[in-house]
Amino acid sequence: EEIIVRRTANYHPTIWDYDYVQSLRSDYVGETYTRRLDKLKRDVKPMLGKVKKPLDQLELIDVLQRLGIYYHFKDEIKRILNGIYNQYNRHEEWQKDDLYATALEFRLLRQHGYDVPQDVFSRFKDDTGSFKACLCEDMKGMLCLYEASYLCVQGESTMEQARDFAHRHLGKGLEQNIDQNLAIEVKHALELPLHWRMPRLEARWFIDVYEKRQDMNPILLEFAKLDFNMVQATHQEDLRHMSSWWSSTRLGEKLNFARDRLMENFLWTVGVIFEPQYGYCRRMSTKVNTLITIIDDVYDVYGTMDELELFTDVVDRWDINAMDPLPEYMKLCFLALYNSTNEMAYDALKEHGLHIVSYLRKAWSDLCKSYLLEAKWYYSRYTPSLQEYISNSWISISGPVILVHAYFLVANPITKEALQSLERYHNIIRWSSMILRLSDDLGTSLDELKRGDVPKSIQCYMYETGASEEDARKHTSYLIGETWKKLNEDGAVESPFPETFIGIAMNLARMAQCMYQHGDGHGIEYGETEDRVLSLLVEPIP
Ligand SMILES: CC1(C)[C@@H]2CC[C@@]1(C)[C@@H](OP(=O)([O-])OP(=O)([O-])[O-])C2
Ligand SMILES: [Mg+2]
Ligand SMILES: [Mg+2]
Ligand SMILES: [Mg+2]
Repeated sequence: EEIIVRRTANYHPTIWDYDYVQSLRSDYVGETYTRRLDKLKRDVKPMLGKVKKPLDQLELIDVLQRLGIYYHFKDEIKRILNGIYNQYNRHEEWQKDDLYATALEFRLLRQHGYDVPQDVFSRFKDDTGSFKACLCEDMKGMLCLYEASYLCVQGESTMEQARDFAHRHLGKGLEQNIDQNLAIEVKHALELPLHWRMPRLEARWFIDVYEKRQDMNPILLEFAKLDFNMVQATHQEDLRHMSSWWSSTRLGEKLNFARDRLMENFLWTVGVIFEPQYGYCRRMSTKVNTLITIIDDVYDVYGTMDELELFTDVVDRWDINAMDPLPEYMKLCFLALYNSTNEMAYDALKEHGLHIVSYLRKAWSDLCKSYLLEAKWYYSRYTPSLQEYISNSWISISGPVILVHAYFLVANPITKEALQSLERYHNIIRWSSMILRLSDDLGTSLDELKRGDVPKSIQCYMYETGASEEDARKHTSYLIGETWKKLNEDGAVESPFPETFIGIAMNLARMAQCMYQHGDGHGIEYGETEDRVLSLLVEPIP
């Protein structure tokens, strides 16, 4: 009888027990609050019509976005930005020599898909082509230039110059005694630029910052706090539902070698799409993330090569009659995957008359094949080149599975050209998945290598170039920045996907950088992730 030695990952049991999750309740439900919110919304809406000066319009839009309440006013915001863009080529007096105004306009227009040129910043350079040194007196403008520089696409040297120039002077500015509130915002930006931040966490943080601003508008502040707390109540309801589902599968108990991370798998979905009306998407995406998490551990930690070959084949055939040869734990995995996926496909058929099983099963089959290749590399002690590793691992990080499902969970109507772009994994999916992969490797590869796993991007780069681990990590971070330029580019051009889906793809990349900002925020639940769960999902804003 062959002795099977299985690795263990020593994942700690979840710190969020079932009864605690089920006990989560919010006061911010019911008519009283809905009526109050509608009243405040009616007070805020005319503000958008009243501001006439472009800079005031841009500042109001920026505040609404950072407070997390822009989604109530999407049409008004689009109309205003359209108007500003149409004036764009007439060099208006209002932003001529004002770095802050020019950078704010550039960032907001680029963010909303308008192709404004980088050479709008040329007027801030001296005759040697460097940014004028006197600009560093204007810390507010410098901060705005820094944030704007992250909306760049490939080959924009002025934007790279702007980012480095602003980064240098913002760092120096922190050593001087600049305004305290501005210093807080500068530190926040230098830690992670706004364009890369997870929207919900940014809203929670900015509401506190906004409250301290001299020009704070009390109506906007009350609206933002109430909306945050009511959205939190919706998220708690989604979470309670998925916690019951997860408990009913008993997979956490039966596959105890795998990560039991329902809370984090739900947190990912809040990062990807927080608006209250997308509860079904969050709930189904939580199922998808949870199934990915345990199947990833089947391939990374527990399965033998023979078992993994079998499982990959059964998923590819998508046939419950092929299950018999699977070991017990894989039968559980496959049938849970099969039933959950077919149930989502049934919902799509019932609600939209769409037959999507083939798209979902292809995504899962591609994922398992990419897992199997990594297992082969691990068992044969093979270290691929960085390029060879990435060509497989942008799929094995599960980005395409997450995004293909998300498309069907939000897109309405679903179009033929979008289906074709899904099937061949459109660049939007590839770049978002690559940022997810590179961020995940930065956060998880140390522990993965300790317990035994395929060499990750850092190790592949070290092996290929002889670089130190520190340089390899810097290179990985550099690649994240370069991939964001591609994502900015493909996210802004005409694509077969609806805006909501583009936002989801970008937010998946942002959520990855958030989850791994301080290490393995998915595997290790205490510390930053615990604080984030409490501030987003448990504690209402007072
Ligand atoms: C949701 C996920 C991004 C996906 C499942 C759990 C993750 C956090 C990650 O887990 P990890 O083990 O780090 O993935 P990999 O490195 O084994 O591909 C892969
Ligand atoms: Mg893994
Ligand atoms: Mg893996
Ligand atoms: Mg990993």
